Amino acid sequence: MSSSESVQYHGLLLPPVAHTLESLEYAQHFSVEDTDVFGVTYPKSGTVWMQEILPLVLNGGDLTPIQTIPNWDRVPWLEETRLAKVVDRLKSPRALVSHFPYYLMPQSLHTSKAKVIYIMRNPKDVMVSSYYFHRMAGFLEDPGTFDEFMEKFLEGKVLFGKWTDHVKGWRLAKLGDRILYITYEEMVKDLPEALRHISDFLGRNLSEETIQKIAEHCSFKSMKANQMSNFSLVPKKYMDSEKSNFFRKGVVGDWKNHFNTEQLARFTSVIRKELEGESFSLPWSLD
Ligand SMILES: Nc1ncnc2c1ncn2[C@@H]1O[C@H](COP(=O)(O)OS(=O)(=O)O)[C@@H](OP(=O)(O)O)[C@H]1O
Repeated sequence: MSSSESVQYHGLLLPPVAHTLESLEYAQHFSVEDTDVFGVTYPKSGTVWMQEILPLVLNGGDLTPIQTIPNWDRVPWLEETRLAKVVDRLKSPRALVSHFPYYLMPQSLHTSKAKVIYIMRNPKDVMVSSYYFHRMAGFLEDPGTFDEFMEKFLEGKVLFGKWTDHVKGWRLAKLGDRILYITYEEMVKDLPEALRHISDFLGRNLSEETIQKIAEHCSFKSMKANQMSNFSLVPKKYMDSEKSNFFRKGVVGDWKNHFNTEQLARFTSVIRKELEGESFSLPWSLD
């Protein structure tokens, strides 16, 4: 397999590194504990941000593990090879992240009391972020032109499939009050408020001082400078920050700098059509 050839699993394209048939089977049979918390996203929607936030909310703002353990070991991806290596070191309550669609989540999630936070981001900003990620990640194929990448994105010929399928699956998930829906945009607008929301959902009663401390540590600026979160420990051949930084802009609406009128019209009409008749509405206008 060449380094940019994606792995295929249940019809989905997955990254060619850190994902193997073994790790994917391991994920599907993972034994979920009642106290587990999953941060789930379609890629480029705020996953690494949630990796930073979850342990701090769960442990009452103790920065110690955050300063010594890289994010991928601290809050591992459910579907990645790393999980099997670090699982015994994870302390309860465990925090994990995943890009899995709902239908691939382990069966034990459904019988447990574990909680899920699903983070959504405006798909236009998701696509822009993903476009730059494909340019900097040596293990991914070149995205081509913005137009070409947009077609692939809309057809779902990208990692983890169609954005609309991912969102539909998770928005219609039958997890009752065990799932919290939050948006990247809410987090950018008022991180302390989003943290209060997350902390209430997880049954934590954090002081205002702790909320402010977590917000400061999880700001774009702090995370971009933090070696345990900013992927600077990853060899350049995998992630080349000279081509584009993983912590690229961290803003809402960068799509306006990338989409022309025709692209916007096409993108909006495809996404709108695919979500037609669904029982949920999107938190942002697609226009
Ligand atoms: N703290 C904070 N504040 C604001 N924005 C943040 C933060 N942390 C990560 N990000 C931005 O999230 C984008 C990366 O998304 P993911 O972490 O989901 O990427 S991945 O799927 O795990 O590769 C990527 O977005 P873009 O800047 O638009 O490319 C990151 O910059």
